[in-house]
Amino acid sequence: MTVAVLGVGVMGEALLAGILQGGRPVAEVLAAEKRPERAAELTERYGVEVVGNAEAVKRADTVLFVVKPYDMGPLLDEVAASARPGQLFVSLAAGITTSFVEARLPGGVAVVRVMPNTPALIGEGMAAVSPGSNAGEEHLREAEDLLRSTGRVTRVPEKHQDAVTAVSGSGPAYVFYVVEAMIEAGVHLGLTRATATELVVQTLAGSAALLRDTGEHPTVLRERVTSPGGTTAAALRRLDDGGVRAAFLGALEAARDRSRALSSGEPV
Ligand SMILES: NC(=O)C1=CN([C@@H]2O[C@H](COP(=O)(O)OP(=O)(O)OC[C@H]3O[C@@H](n4cnc5c(N)ncnc54)[C@H](OP(=O)(O)O)[C@@H]3O)[C@@H](O)[C@H]2O)C=CC1
Ligand SMILES: O=C(O)[C@@H]1CCC=N1
Repeated sequence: MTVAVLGVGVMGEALLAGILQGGRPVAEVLAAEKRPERAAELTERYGVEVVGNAEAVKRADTVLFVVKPYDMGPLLDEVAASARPGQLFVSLAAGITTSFVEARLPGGVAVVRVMPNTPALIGEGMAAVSPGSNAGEEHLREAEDLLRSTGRVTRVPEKHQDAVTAVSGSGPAYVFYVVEAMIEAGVHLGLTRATATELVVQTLAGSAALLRDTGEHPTVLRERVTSPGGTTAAALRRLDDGGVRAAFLGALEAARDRSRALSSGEPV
């Protein structure tokens, strides 16, 4: 079973590394990249064979598409003649629907859509998979097995993929944004940047572990921090005054809408 990764940027490299660390022999993995210097770097780093897109598709049983949404149309047009019935094509491109992919391929190619996120780089990713019209249980399992080497995987109906993109696909960026804001606030209060960074990063890591390991609802965990008339209540009141909760709702709606718009495959 040969797997090919087409487009080895941020997400493609996370997947490639995860697949290899998950124990798949490097002889059963191919990569395709546009720039020769990037191809050489990947071979040196992972020992993986880097070939052209069409050759990768000819030789692979499963093909992972990890290029930008607007590169999907041209790439599918480039490789369609090399595709054959029985193959599995997995798209990780935000907004690109399984019907967009299926319409550009010969019949009999199974398509699965995935929304991953960047913690996949350290095996802590969250990915959601959805089947296209020709994809069966075996295709979903194959996609899930590949993604599981980079973290957790869940199944969602494809109509929810734009919401998934808004929540977990883009989600790490919102968390880093909050981290940046808290560090800046700590510096404003007189802490050194190094101390503020250490305090915030460990507070984030500890809180995330508490959420996951206890399985407690975030409201319960927040209430445990919030003493009556205390410091946390004073801070949370200011966040509510600032409309932070409503801003998150608006932000995720904007991400969902952008994901929907990307399905046209048009550049920005
Ligand atoms: N980054 C993220 O957090 C997430 C990204 N995604 C999705 O993953 C996909 C990739 O994103 P990301 O990894 O961030 O983007 P990158 O730009 O880092 O990676 C895309 C890679 O594809 C290469 N590429 C472009 N066109 C071709 C082609 N025709 N043939 C072969 N390789 C090609 C690019 O090469 P070059 O640089 O030379 O152009 C680049 O290395 C996107 O569709 C995105 O929506 C999904 C969830 C999260
Ligand atoms: O910002 C983006 O479009 C991609 C998809 C999800 C995360 N990054």
